[in-house]
Parts: sequence; structure tokens; C-alpha cells
Amino acid sequence: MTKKDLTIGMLGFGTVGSGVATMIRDNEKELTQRLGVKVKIGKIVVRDMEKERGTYVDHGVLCSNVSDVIHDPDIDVVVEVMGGIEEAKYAIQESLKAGKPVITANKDLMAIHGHSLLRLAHENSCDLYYEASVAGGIPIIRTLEDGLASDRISGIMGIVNGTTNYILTKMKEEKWSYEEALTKAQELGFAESDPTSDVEGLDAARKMAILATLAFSMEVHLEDVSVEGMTAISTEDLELAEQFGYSVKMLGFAQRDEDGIDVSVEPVFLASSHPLSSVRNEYNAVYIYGDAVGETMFYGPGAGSMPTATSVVSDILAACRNLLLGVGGKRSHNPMNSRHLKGEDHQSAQFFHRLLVKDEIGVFSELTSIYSKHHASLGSIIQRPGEKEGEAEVILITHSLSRKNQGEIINELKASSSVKQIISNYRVEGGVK
Ligand SMILES: NC(=O)C1=CN([C@@H]2O[C@H](COP(=O)(O)OP(=O)(O)OC[C@H]3O[C@@H](n4cnc5c(N)ncnc54)[C@H](OP(=O)(O)O)[C@@H]3O)[C@@H](O)[C@H]2O)C=CC1
Ligand SMILES: N[C@@H](CC=O)C(=O)O
Ligand code: NA
Repeated sequence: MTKKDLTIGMLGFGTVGSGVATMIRDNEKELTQRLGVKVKIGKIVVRDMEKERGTYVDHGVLCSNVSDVIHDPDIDVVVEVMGGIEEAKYAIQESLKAGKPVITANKDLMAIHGHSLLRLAHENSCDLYYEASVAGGIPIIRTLEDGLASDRISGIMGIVNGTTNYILTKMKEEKWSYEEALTKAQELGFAESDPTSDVEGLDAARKMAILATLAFSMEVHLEDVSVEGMTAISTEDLELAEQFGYSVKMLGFAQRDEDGIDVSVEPVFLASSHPLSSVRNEYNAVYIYGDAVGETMFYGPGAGSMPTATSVVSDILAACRNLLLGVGGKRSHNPMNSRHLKGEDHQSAQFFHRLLVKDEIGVFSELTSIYSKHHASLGSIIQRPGEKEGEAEVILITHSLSRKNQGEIINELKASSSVKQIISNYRVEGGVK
């Protein structure tokens, strides 16, 4: 291909799209130097042509029809930053079929249709890059695809949703209510338009499915991720965690051993000494265990206009470079390992249980016999007076046990006449204190 300026067609001009346009304008010199040719935005598709735009844009480039971009022969690279599933999927498929490399920030789409879209990209000798879809400003996809490609990854633990980490930080440090913190996260623009997917863990689950696919070279699907949201976490739980040397974090896990893989998103009591415990506000961090490298951690902003644009524009550079060299779409999407999900009997973790029990002789020994019957040994067991006469609170931290056994313990505790309430039940990570 002879070297000419390259033209981007962008689908969407919201938080991310406007950051991309700003970066291409402000970093023009650096980008041109790195690529050897100039990159310019030729067209931008928006929904509302009349809307006031905070970022400068030549109104001649705005259009309202996706087809105006994907079928325009002058557009070399398509950037999908409009979000949603069906229309975005159609636009990406058509662009790839038309031989145009695509960059997307769309985690919702990649978590569901990523496998088929990546195959389509390879079949059409086009690149499909999606760095911004997980941990917006952290180059985590490149890290798994390239930086750690030589190693065998056995586990990932990550804070991959900025909204929930922001809420938990503000509830703990500023004593804000859950509602206040969520409203502020929405105002600051990190929460999804419907924040249910943030607080119920679905946004993090999508990101963990994408990361697990890359880490384990396996087709991990969104349905493979077990998800528990954060809405049941109380201020009391946060205080209690602190007293015991933990912080409460919404963590994504992807773990693999000889029994298979286990991918989850859940609220966790994380030891305060663990590096992920110090990740505050809307920041993201991904902790990766490789057999050879050992422990690594990648930290940075997980969302926001310019951090996310950094990943999108780096992807644009990579796609443009390949286009100029005529080597686009060479990376095949061909997971090496067949997917085998662990059953609950092979998924193990430690647990923190807080129970309200009758303050009577024999209750303590009944409790310990329930735990030992289900093969749970206890790291700590503490009894405190309850608020009412005749009640006591018991806090138990188990050693590692299977989720199956933990489920059986919970069922038995619920059925016991000595147990009035299971106040809280959390997975514990980072060592029993
Ligand atoms: N915001 C963030 O920090 C991050 C976002 N992402 C992902 O990036 C993508 C974009 O997010 P974000 O920029 O926040 O979203 P916004 O809602 O801010 O912007 C969406 C843009 O797309 C346009 N648009 C939406 N639907 C259509 C449609 N059907 N036809 C034409 N134009 C359309 C909108 O037009 P109009 O302006 O006229 O309304 C708007 O310009 C999403 O997939 C998101 O998950 C990923 C990482 C971080
Ligand atoms: N809602 C998401 C935005 C980025 O993916 C988050 O809070 O992390
Ligand atoms: Na990223």
C-alpha cells in the first residue's frame, strides 16, 4: 500500500468519542511521527445531529447513519464507540466484511459476540482491537496477548469496575450512603447509563469473561461467570471488615488449575495488606499470577474520556500500522484449550460468616459441629454480645473449603433453631487475620 493519510470513521461522539477526537487533534504531531502518515477523522456518526457538542467538531463530519461510514470507500478504519449490542454488532460485521479494521470499546458486545467477531476479523484479514473494553486506560489486553504471552497464567484477580470501587471507597472513607455515592458516580460519568450492570456485577463479569478468554486461551462465555452484586453490603460490614484487618472490595476472579477454570465476580473481604486493598475511588487494578513471572499488578483509570481514549487511539495506531504494512488480521482467534468449568465441589475459598444466634448453652458447640460436619476448619471464631438480651453475635472465618461445603453449611445454619439470622457472608482473600 502506498503511504497516504489514513481516515477514521467514528461511530459515536460521547464521552469516549469526544476524547478520541481531542487526542487525535492534540497529539497530531506525535501520532504522525509514530505512524509516518497523518490520521484524520473523516466522519462521525451521532444519534442527534442538533445536540450541542462540548468538544470542537467540524459539523461537516457529523452524520446520522452508520452506513455513511461503513460503506464509505474513503474510510480506512472504523472506531465503534457508540455502545449497545445489535447495531454495534452489525456495524462491526459490515465494516470487517468491507475490509476495514475496527477498534471498539464495547465490553457488552465483546463479552457476548467477541469470539465470532474476532473470527470474522481474521477471515477478512482485518484487525479487531478492543483494548478500551476492559479497564479503560490500562493496557491489560495487550499485556495478556503480548507481554505475558510466554507464560502460563493461573489466576487473575481484579478491580475492573470503577463505579463499585468508588462507592465502596466513599462509603468507607467519607461515610457516604450507598445512594449518595452512586449518584456522585453517575454525575462523574463512570457509571453506566443504567447503573444496575455496575452494582449487580454484570459489567465486571463481562470484563472478566474477556480477560479469562485471553489468559487461559479458552472460549469463556459471559454465562460461565458466577456473579454476585454489591447492593447487600452495609456500612456495618465495611466497619467490621476494617476491625478484622480487611477492606470490602468487589473483585473479579479468573482461576485455573488441573480441575478446570472458575470465573466469578463478588464482594470480598480482602486483607488490608493486599496491594488491591489500596486501590481507591474509580481506579482499576488487575493482579495477574503467571507460573514463571509470579505476581504482577497493573493499575490505572478504568474509565473516563481521556484515559479510555488513550487505549482507543493506541489501537488506532496499531491497526493503521498493520494496514500500512499489509499485515492486518494476521492474529487468528483460535483458543488452544477447551473450556472446562469447575464444579462447586472444586471451587475453594475462605469465608467470613457473621451470625446472630441464641445466647444459650450448647449453641457454640452446635455451630462448630455444623462446620466440621462439612469439612470446614475455622481460622477464627469470636463471640460478641448481641444488641438484645438473650442474643449473641458469632463471627467465624473459615480456612479454605469448597463452595459446595460452604453452601451446605449455610443451608444448615438457616435450618438451625439456634441461628436467628445470617447477617453477612463474604468470601475472604489475602489470608486469615
Ligand atoms: N465512558 C467510559 O468511561 C467508558 C466507556 N466504554 C464503552 O465505550 C462505548 C461508548 O461509551 P460512552 O462514550 O461513555 O457513551 P456515550 O453515551 O457518552 O456516547 C455514545 C455516543 O454514541 C452515539 N450513539 C449511540 N447510539 C447510536 C446510534 N444508534 N446511532 C448513532 N449514534 C449513536 C451517541 O450520539 P449522541 O451524541 O447524538 O447522543 C453518542 O455520541 C460503550 O460501549 C462503553 O461501554 C468503555 C470504557 C470506558
Ligand atoms: N461503568 C464502568 C465504566 C467503564 O467500563 C465502570 O464503572 O468501570
Ligand atoms: Na484496557
